[in-house]
Amino acid sequence: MTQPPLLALTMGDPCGIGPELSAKAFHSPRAYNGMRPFLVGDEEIMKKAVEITGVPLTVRRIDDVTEAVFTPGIMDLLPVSSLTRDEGVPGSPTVRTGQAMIECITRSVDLALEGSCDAIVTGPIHKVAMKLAGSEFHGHTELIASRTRASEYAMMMAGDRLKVVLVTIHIPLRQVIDDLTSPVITNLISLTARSLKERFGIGTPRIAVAGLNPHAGEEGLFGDEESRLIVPAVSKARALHPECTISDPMPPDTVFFKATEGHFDAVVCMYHDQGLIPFKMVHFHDGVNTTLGLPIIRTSVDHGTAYDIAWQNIASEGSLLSAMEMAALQARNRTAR
Ligand SMILES: NC(=O)C1=CN([C@@H]2O[C@H](COP(=O)(O)OP(=O)(O)OC[C@H]3O[C@@H](n4cnc5c(N)ncnc54)[C@H](O)[C@@H]3O)[C@@H](O)[C@H]2O)C=CC1
Ligand SMILES: NCC(=O)COP(=O)(O)O
Repeated sequence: MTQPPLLALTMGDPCGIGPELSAKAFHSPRAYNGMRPFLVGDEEIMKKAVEITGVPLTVRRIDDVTEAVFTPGIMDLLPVSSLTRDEGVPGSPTVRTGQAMIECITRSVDLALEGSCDAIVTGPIHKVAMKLAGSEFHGHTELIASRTRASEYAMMMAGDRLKVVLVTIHIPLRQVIDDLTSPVITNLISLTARSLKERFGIGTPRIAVAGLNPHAGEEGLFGDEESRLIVPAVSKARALHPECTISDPMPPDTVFFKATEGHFDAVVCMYHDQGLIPFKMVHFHDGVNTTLGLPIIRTSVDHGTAYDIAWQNIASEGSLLSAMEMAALQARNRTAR
């Protein structure tokens, strides 16, 4: 790769903090340090976001990525919708704002698939707004996996100190145990191993696998999912990846602490909040959500739309900047292979 990676950022839900975070991120000196970002979004919404943040930024409309100038002080914007500046009311999504945010995602995915950008970085969207706009998908992960025809994919939340990968994602807690099977866990560990090598440049990954039950079942006293499902899954994953260190199911109350101390490169978690609670305790302001297993590179903020503080210019752009930097890193690692 001779040029810095080309990143398509999506503005996110116009009723949330995405537009103002994009404006602040484009203004940051980090934005053009080793990457070339442009925004896929709505022109009027982004002009309003620049106004309310007060950043000295010109929104420059482009009709094709080749027209982007990637210059500090300028936000190259590929428009995909025609909202008015009165739309995007904090916390009040409409069919039109929902459709606009979905169009940003599908357009940027298509650009990545056709090779017009190296990675996409998605701004936060609200799942109720997705539904309101008629989408069959809960969030980015499922929508992007479908559009890229990825058969095996996973949500990783990544930071310098802790990376967690989720076996199950957005399902009711009572469904988790039904969905956990040995093959599903093996595949997830295997995808984690491959991704740590290919996307993060870790040659010999050390993967911790969290148990499901208190104390990882305590030899069957508190549940048998560890011995019945997770131990056999770990054995198969070890056979597939002899280059990796893969732990037995570990007590969930201590595995994250050990990972933050540097003993593991990633923790495989059985359900959403098992991984996201410790992750956000450590990385709320600089954590990144990235989807493993896609044919394209996709990162995102680790937080949501924050409707409660949207359009007030108080939200932190730290996670978005980290997501941009991690997208660029993954793009460089992929090219280096
Ligand atoms: N990457 C994405 O698109 C993500 C989307 N979501 C979705 O976002 C919607 C809202 O989710 P919530 O559970 O309310 O979580 P949230 O992250 O939007 O908000 C939780 C709390 O954190 C605060 N917060 C969030 N981001 C912040 C920032 N950058 N700076 C300062 N404070 C911040 C909010 O003000 C709120 O008090 C849901 O539909 C959820 O599924 C959630 C996580 C990631
Ligand atoms: N908990 C993370 C989250 O909800 C983000 O989902 P997605 O939009 O990245 O699929």
